[in-house]
Amino acid sequence: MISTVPDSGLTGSVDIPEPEEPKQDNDLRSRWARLRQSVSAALRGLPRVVRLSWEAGPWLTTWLALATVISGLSPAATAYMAKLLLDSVTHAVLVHTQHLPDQAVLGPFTLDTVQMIIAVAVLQLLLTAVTTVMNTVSQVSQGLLQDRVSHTIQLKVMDHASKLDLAFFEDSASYDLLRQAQQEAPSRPMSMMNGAFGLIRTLITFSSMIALLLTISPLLAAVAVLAPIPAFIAESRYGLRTYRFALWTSPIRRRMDYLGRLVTTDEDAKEVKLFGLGPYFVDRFRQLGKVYFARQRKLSTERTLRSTGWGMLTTLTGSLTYLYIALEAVYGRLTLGDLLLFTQATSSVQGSVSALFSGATGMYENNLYLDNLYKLLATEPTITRPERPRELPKPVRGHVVFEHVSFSYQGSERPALSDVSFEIRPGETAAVVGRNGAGKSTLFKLLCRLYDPTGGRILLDGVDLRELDPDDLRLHISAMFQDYVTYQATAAENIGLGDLGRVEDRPRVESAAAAGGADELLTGLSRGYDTPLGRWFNEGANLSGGEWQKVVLSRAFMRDAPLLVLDEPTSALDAQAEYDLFARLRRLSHGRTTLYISHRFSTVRQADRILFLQDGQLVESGTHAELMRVDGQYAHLFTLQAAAYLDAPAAKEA
Ligand SMILES: Nc1ncnc2c1ncn2[C@@H]1O[C@H](COP(=O)(O)OP(=O)(O)OP(=O)(O)O)[C@@H](O)[C@H]1O
Repeated sequence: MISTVPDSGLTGSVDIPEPEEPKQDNDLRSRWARLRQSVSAALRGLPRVVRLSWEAGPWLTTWLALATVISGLSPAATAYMAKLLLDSVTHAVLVHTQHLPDQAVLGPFTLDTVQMIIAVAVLQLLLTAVTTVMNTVSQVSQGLLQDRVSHTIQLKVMDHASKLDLAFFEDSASYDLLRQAQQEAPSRPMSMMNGAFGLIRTLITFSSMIALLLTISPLLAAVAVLAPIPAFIAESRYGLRTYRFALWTSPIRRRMDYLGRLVTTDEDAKEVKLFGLGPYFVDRFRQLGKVYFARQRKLSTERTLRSTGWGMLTTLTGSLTYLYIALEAVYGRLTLGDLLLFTQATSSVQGSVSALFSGATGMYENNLYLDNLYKLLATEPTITRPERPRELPKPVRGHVVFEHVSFSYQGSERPALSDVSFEIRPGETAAVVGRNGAGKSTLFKLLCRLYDPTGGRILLDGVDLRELDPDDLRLHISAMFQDYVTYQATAAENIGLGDLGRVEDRPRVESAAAAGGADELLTGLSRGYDTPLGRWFNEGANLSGGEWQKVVLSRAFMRDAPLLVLDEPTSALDAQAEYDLFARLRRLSHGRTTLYISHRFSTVRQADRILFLQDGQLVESGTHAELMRVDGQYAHLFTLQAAAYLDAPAAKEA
């Protein structure tokens, strides 16, 4: 759907034009065709909900199905029992006033009239008892199943999402798909279960009632089906409009949610306070809310007025047919019981028609959700294990070769890397430098095989990365990304997660912390390595940006990987901590190939090899001394930074 909210909703008009009603014929036949369409779409959705429900709990589903069938049949059975009772009473009155033979027939049995009344009353009692029990069974199993279905869906989504490529998460359309599946998973199953089983129940009630009426009088059956037509017209018009309204307002609601988040979460609170944005955001929220509620009010008023009008018409039709039936009874063509049965049947059929509509509309909506869910589950990762993966020669030495590697992000015209070739020999330390957006992080992501190159190939110890099992490859790489994760967990866990198998190996965690420079910091915390970091689950410690970076660096040292990849590992560290880290890195990088990105030339110059990227191309490569001699881009940037410290003329020029 095209968003009608201009821009972000943070500025500009909040008054969104009403969505255009799609042109459609409103004669009865077109309505009927539309009804058939939405009912068949809803029916198509039923098996999927039932399948999910079966997966979540086969026994509960069986009980629910049984209860649904029985409670679907119960209105017809109850009406029939009421008719039987009334007819038996009328018959008994007749027998006693006119002294006729005291006999009545109930199925294969011949009883006297009082026995007959008692038998019917007992049957009625049994029926009510069964219906009550089944209603309870239905409610309980539905309640239990909802949570399980929700859990099953969440599990499916999480399991699948954990296997998808990074590209999937970075694509906004697919990300929306995932977010929707995730967000709606807790609430949607409830309406799916209610909708699906309610629809089945209504269908059973509707058909059993019609069948019952047919046995008495086909004419009555026809009248009962025709009487709710006005209600049908009103519902068919507004059911879908309500759905469209929900769709149309979703961009407004999303923006309202966003505004709500901006003023209620700790992440954004600092800036919002400093720039005094709170009242402004609250006001935008209020304005968007006003538009939303005005539209909603208009729709519901219109709907209520119209459906009351059509409802009156339905009542009138009902009263006229009732009068006709009453007269038929007076002339003895129908019994009093038939009259009662008809009254109950018409109101039940009418109720069923309305329920069918709302059920079909609800299912239509649920179907859209399910479509998205299944679309998400059908998304296949592209970076997968080859059929016959090659093994890396043991021991893995960390020899990295890029051969004419090019890469473009999906939907982006400009390549992020083009024709990049270089070699890093085992044990070497390489620094990747370049201006913002030059392609440095992209190069790292390709090396970790989070993406595949669009051209050329990347070799590790002579093997093309695409021939390896990605999981096996990643076991040999330890990395720290620019946007690293700060887990809501203890300090030890935050480090240990770098090597899941050894997360509880405390000596190992401590030596990784020493390598990352976090040991002193962590032993100083109130509960040492067991101090929770972050405040989601426990009262934990709040670390500064640089302190977090040390913890995350330590995580990268958990793994004894031959390849270490660090994307701006020192961006938040103070000068002393940075110096210490590189001193340690020289020690620690023995026998392991290290690649790091840095904008600080003081650290870059220490690397064995420097790769200078510009607009996705490798323009210079060599040692610091070599590149300074070349006096190219690297030398220019280096001098610029150095001059800034020394207050030399180059800084003034810049
Ligand atoms: N997920 C993405 N989807 C589309 N384009 C991207 C994506 N990530 C990066 N880019 C683009 O690719 C180019 C290279 O980005 P990259 O992150 O590799 O740069 P960088 O050299 O690491 O920059 P910085 O120094 O700012 O971290 C940039 O033009 C960027 O806009």
